[in-house]
Amino acid sequence: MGQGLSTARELPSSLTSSKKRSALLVFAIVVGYLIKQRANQGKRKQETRFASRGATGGQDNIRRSKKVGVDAQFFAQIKKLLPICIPGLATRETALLLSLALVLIARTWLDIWFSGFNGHVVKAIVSRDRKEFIARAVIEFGFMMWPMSVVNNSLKLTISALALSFRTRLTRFAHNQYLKDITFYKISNIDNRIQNADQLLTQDIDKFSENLSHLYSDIAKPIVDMILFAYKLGEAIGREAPIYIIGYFMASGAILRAFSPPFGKYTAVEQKLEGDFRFTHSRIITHSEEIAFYGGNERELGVVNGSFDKIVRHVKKIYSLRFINGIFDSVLVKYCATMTAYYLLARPVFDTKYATEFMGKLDADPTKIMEDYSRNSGYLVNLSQAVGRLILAGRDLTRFAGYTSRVAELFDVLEDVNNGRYERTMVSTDSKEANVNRAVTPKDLKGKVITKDGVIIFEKVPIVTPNGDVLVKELSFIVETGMNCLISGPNGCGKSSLFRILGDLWPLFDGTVTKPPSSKLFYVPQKPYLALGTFRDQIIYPDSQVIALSKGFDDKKLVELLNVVQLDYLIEREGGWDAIRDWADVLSGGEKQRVAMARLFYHKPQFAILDECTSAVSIDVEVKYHEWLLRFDGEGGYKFDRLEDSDFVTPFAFSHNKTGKEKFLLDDAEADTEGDDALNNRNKSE
Ligand SMILES: Nc1ncnc2c1ncn2[C@@H]1O[C@H](COP(=O)(O)OP(=O)(O)OP(=O)(O)O)[C@@H](O)[C@H]1O
Repeated sequence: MGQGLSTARELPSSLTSSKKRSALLVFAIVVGYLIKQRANQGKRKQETRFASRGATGGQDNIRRSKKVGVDAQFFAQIKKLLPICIPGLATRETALLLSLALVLIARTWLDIWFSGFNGHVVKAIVSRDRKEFIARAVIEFGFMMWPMSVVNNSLKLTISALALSFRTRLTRFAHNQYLKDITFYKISNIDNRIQNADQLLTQDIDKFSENLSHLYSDIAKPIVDMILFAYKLGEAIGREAPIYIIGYFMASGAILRAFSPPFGKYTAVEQKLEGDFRFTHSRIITHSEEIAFYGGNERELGVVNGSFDKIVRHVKKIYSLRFINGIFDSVLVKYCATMTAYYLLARPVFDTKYATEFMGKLDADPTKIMEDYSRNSGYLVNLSQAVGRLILAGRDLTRFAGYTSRVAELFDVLEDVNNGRYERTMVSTDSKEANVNRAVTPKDLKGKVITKDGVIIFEKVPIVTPNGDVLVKELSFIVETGMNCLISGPNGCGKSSLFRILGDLWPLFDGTVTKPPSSKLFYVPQKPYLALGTFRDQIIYPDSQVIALSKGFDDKKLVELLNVVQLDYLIEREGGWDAIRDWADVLSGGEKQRVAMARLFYHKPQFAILDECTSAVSIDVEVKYHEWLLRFDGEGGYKFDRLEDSDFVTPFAFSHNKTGKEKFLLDDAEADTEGDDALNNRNKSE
């Protein structure tokens, strides 16, 4: 093996020994294989990212026609979001970013070491140098595998920790804004820029954080790698070699991009179809009882199968396109790239013109060629991996721009709504014109609110829906202490809307509303809200147990409230005050309304707004307790009068709770009388 080769030209003849030839072939195959691996890795990575986007991401893409890309708007959005993710220099996030930079440098250093190391091992094998082989493959590698494992796993850990930190910052920030006052209500009912705040708050923030944490390593590391390995490779096989290989990847990438079918769009359609399919199933679960009563299984079978067939047809189309595209992709990116790599690596060996200091100065030793060839293959593989990662990072950046735009929009809308500004499609006053998207700013809200105890006064208040539909032009009435008032009118005339304005849920466009502070008004809806938590939490909602105790409501006192609404049996049935259940499922419709009544008694508000909260109560019973009637005619007119025995439609009520003697309406007349008596007894005992 010690036989020297003086020139490169002599090399082919000197490599006639089959051993040497097969050794070179092995390494050529290794290069080809590694390049193929890179291409596969790239593809897998892309596919997993598509998959991890999940059904909702795709659905969302379809819904929004707005074009999102890496443009000035993207950078402006990033500029807004970054300070939330990294609020300062002395933060955990800065420390993590610095650690990540260090780990990335260590990783590159290890890659360079490994390429050289591989060359040494190859040389030891080809020259049958057992001592050298053991020194390299066992001792050196045995020592270096520890830092390699630590660095590789540190990289994963740091990126995950960074993603979690970003997510924590963004989620906390968004939660604070979203649950400030009644922003959560306004976002879904008043402003119509965001359709799915839940998905934005959970998945999109998560995906944005994950992508942001990867972006740094996905861009910075390949750039560093590209420069370093291009330099090393240039040194080894000629300066133009790395330019050729980078140029090749760029050109083939551009060709593929230009001719590939729009797989991104197809994936989005697929996710939308998957989402629709899932929805057909979740509807069956939600409405299982109704479907079973109607015997609607055959009909539902048609619906679920129809939805599934759409997925199958679409996916079949994608598979055939992928097959054809895959052939071109393999030829261009994998095999032609491998051929280019063979040529560039072997060029200094066969042609002295291209010989370099490290390759081609063939002063004899073929084992040296093996060593150099192996090391250079390592450089080339690293270089092509870096280029591949950069190309993928470019594609990821477009996807990242999508997440950025969604998260930025969420934050913009949260900020706007918190500042009293909202946007939505407005009903056009001109019937010929289409409805338009319009922003409503605090300047448009000319209404005035005066806080005063013991009275509710509406003075020339228009009842206007958030999209500008005027239900009543000017509403004026007074409900004072002791006046029980019933509100009636046809469906959709604005009865609940009046309460929404009274409760500050809807904007006050004009007029003056005088009312007690909102803590002294209590709204009891038809479908009472049942909170997550214990049975006690349902009665004292939204107070906590500590607050309830501070108000003098221990469990004994709460039992008294349950007695009033005849629900005391629930304590035993459900396993005590601390039992945690899915209360919306566990309680019957009537029990839920009684729980809401108990809640009303617990809060003892100045005014109670009962919005069909006793849907089973006969109208006769309600009439007994209300002396005033506010009646809407459904065409913008209304009448506010003492209640005669006149006809009315849906009962709503204001009730006043100053004396504690007014009647709260229960499920049936009997229950009402008993409940009322019990309440009066309670008041007496107080
Ligand atoms: N968030 C909203 N944005 C726009 N319009 C709304 C909104 N909520 C309700 N509306 C509209 O306002 C009108 C009045 O609704 P409201 O709920 O006040 O009716 P209602 O008188 O209580 O009817 P019902 O007796 O059927 O409960 C309806 O036409 C409804 O479609």
